Amino acid sequence: MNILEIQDLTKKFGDFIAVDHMSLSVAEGEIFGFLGSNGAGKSTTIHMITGLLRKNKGTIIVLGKNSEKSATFIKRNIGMVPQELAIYEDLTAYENVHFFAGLYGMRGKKLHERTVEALKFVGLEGKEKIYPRNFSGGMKRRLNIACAIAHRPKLIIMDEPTVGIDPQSRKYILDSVRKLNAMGCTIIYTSHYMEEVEEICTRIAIIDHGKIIAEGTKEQLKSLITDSKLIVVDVKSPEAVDLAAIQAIQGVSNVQLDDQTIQIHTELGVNNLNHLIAHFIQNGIEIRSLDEREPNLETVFLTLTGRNLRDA
Ligand SMILES: Nc1ncnc2c1ncn2[C@@H]1O[C@H](COP(=O)(O)OP(=O)(O)OP(=O)(O)O)[C@@H](O)[C@H]1O
Repeated sequence: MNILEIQDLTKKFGDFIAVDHMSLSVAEGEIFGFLGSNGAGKSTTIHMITGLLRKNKGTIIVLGKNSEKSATFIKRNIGMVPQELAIYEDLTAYENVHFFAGLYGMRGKKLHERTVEALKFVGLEGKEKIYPRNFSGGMKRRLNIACAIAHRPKLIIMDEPTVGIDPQSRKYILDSVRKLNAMGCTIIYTSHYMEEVEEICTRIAIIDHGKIIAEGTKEQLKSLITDSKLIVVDVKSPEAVDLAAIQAIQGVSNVQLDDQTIQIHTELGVNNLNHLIAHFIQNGIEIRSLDEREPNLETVFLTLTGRNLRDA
């Protein structure tokens, strides 16, 4: 069964098209990744799914129900972990989770049990009476997650849950996503960190300028660029690099300079390494290192858009 089906979804802010005729489906049991740079349209899409934003066009079906006809049902069955922390600083950790689970319709003993269970799940047992202002950034994020899962939703949507947190909390959150999934939750996970999307997601949609430009398992996405390889060159004097001249070398399909690192996409089967090296020597550019990279989601994004995921 599909937990989510989106058809032709469009959202405009004035003349600006933030989500552009997007269609996708997420099957039950998936950890589905939305990968895209800042401003790609991930949050806008999510806010339409959860009913926070009105769409201009298209259809959204969540758990078999149409978003226009069954808004309340959908809200109750989704757990939303928003990008901005949505916790109350003047409520304790317990009170926060209790409050949100109550909003989802839990009452009495069940509400208490689920609150305790959710706090335990995110590793905050023993911290029930503490106010979040005394928490680290990572603990606040984990509390944010507990607030979204206590009512045991079938679909959990996480919007960049690991931005700006320490590696230990990040690992904790990624492990929690896997555990929730193993317990039967379907997860939609948005991020602009390709490493974590690659690590945990069963399927990924790469979103750019409000459109899905590629979709599939990470293996399928990587197979899109098997006809190219990436050569990464670290140089001492990047100011002397002439990108247009490198681009003109036979087989080079794309070239990017990022600080002291040049990323050169080159067609497979064209042996232009000697030409590239000769170019650097002739222009007096010292090569610090030269490395041929396996395709990853970053290189897929770069190949499809001509831009880096981080600074797109
Ligand atoms: N209320 C709004 N009014 C006008 N423009 C908006 C509004 N909300 C979002 N946008 C614009 O729509 C585009 C998509 O934004 P969105 O927040 O969905 O991107 P995102 O992929 O989630 O990135 P981020 O990780 O930065 O949130 C951006 O260009 C943003 O500036």
